[in-house]
Amino acid sequence: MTIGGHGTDGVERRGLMFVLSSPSGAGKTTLSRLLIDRMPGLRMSVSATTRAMRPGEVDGRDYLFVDKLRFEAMVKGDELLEWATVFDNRYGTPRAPVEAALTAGQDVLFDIDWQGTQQLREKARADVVSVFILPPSAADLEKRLHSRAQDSDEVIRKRMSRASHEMSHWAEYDYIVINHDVDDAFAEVQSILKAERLKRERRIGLVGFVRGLQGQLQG
Ligand SMILES: Nc1ncnc2c1ncn2[C@@H]1O[C@H](COP(=O)(O)OP(=O)(O)OP(=O)(O)O)[C@@H](O)[C@H]1O
Ligand SMILES: Nc1nc2c(ncn2[C@@H]2O[C@H](COP(=O)(O)O)[C@@H](O)[C@H]2O)c(=O)[nH]1
Repeated sequence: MTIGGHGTDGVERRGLMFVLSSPSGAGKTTLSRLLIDRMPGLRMSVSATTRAMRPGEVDGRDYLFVDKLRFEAMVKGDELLEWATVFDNRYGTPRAPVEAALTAGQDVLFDIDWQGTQQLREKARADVVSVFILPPSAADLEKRLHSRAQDSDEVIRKRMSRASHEMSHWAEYDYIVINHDVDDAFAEVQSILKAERLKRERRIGLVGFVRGLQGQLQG
């Protein structure tokens, strides 16, 4: 599924699935937007959800907003790569755009919870790179949920009460980033992606490249 494009050095490389998870409000969306803006060759996976649209969200850009019937049909039709119920709503990753991006040689960025990450890992362990984002403190997390000003106090309470459970999955992730400062956290996440892109096992063109170099040395 993930055979694809070329790195900046022209060597063919397997595409990777770059996953960010965290308790709600720790900063996944913020970091994802920066990654998409600043890292060429990275495409955002736009999830389907049954939750209501927040002010400022755009259908098709932030999520595909669907009703429960449509979501069920997507599950039954095997249209989702993974899906889960989070905060009483359904969320899932449409399969086709992810496969198309990977086949075209792009990496794909996912903002999904621990349940979805487990499902992706079961399907394609070698191609999944997962990062868990932690807030610096519980007080900061709550402040961020309020400062986003998009959820009711009741929704924020629910998200805070689920934060500890979500965080209990931190040790399943490949990398942990503590989001004190957005620029620092972004630099760390960016470094992880850059290093993972250079991993030998993903760079399937290296054998041919090295053979070519050896040929030049012998010839
Ligand atoms: N390092 C930071 N310092 C201060 N505020 C931050 C930081 N990172 C993110 N924020 C702010 O915190 C709020 C929540 O961030 P964001 O929406 O990115 O979280 P999230 O993890 O995607 O949440 P959810 O899981 O609910 O979608 C936003 O208002 C964002 O601007
Ligand atoms: N397993 C999945 N989880 C997803 C997906 N899309 C988003 N999410 C997670 O849901 C919560 C809540 O998101 P919000 O936008 O309502 O704040 C958050 O943890 C997301 O990471 C998905 O496709 N699959």
